[in-house]
Amino acid sequence: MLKMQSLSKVYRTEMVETFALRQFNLEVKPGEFVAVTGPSGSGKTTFLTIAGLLESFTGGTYELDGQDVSGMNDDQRSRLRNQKIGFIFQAFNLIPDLNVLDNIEVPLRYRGMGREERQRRAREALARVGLAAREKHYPAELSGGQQQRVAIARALAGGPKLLLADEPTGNLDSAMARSVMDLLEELHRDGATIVMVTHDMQLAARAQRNVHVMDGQVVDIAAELRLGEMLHPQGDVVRETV
Ligand SMILES: Nc1ncnc2c1ncn2[C@@H]1O[C@H](COP(=O)(O)OP(=O)(O)OP(=O)(O)O)[C@@H](O)[C@H]1O
Repeated sequence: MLKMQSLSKVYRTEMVETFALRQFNLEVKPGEFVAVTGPSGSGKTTFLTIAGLLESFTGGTYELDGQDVSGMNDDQRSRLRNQKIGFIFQAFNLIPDLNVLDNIEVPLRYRGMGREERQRRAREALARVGLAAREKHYPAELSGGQQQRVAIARALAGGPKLLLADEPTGNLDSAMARSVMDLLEELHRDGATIVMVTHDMQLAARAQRNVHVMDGQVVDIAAELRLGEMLHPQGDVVRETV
């Protein structure tokens, strides 16, 4: 579904060059639920914005659903993004002046879809997240957890191949965070491919696979721990006597 090979992203200013990603390799198969973790500044957001075709990259290759996106211009990337990707943001990003149903329809409008079809799809997605009774409500009339569910419905309405979530529970208290995670797990069980960036290791543990990013690269955290143990062994005395 998503395949990045030796991907790099360099931010250049007059004074400095920052390698936000370097030799970044990641493959996500259809139907996987992957959590991407890593310290602040390690490149998680950069990865997600490139994966979501919101930003270009400097080197390497990226295939989305079998299509090489390297040579695409902005228009081609936008079109592909609208067809294939559903975004879930930490801050929900709902439009306050639009009711729930209209919010969910927004990405469908960009596809030039007729009103009836848009409404049908939006209602279906809303039912999927358990909020069918709220279609006329405005975002401010909903709890944070409900707003995030609406945002998830908006991401689902276009029938995306890939769901990208950026700290989807970061603005929620723990009970609401759990219910949003329950929903993501349910979508995964129903076949959705999900990539979620998070600081929260407990949340990450609920995904099917964890990928750890450090200094712009995917690292094998288990191997790092083993190496750390070799370099700084605990219980030397016991080891020496063995
Ligand atoms: N627009 C930009 N211009 C210059 N440098 C940038 C830009 N965006 C990100 N960077 C740099 O790229 C590196 C990776 O940043 P990124 O935001 O991807 O990290 P992150 O892991 O998402 O961090 P956090 O968890 O704090 O959000 C950082 O060193 C950051 O300073």
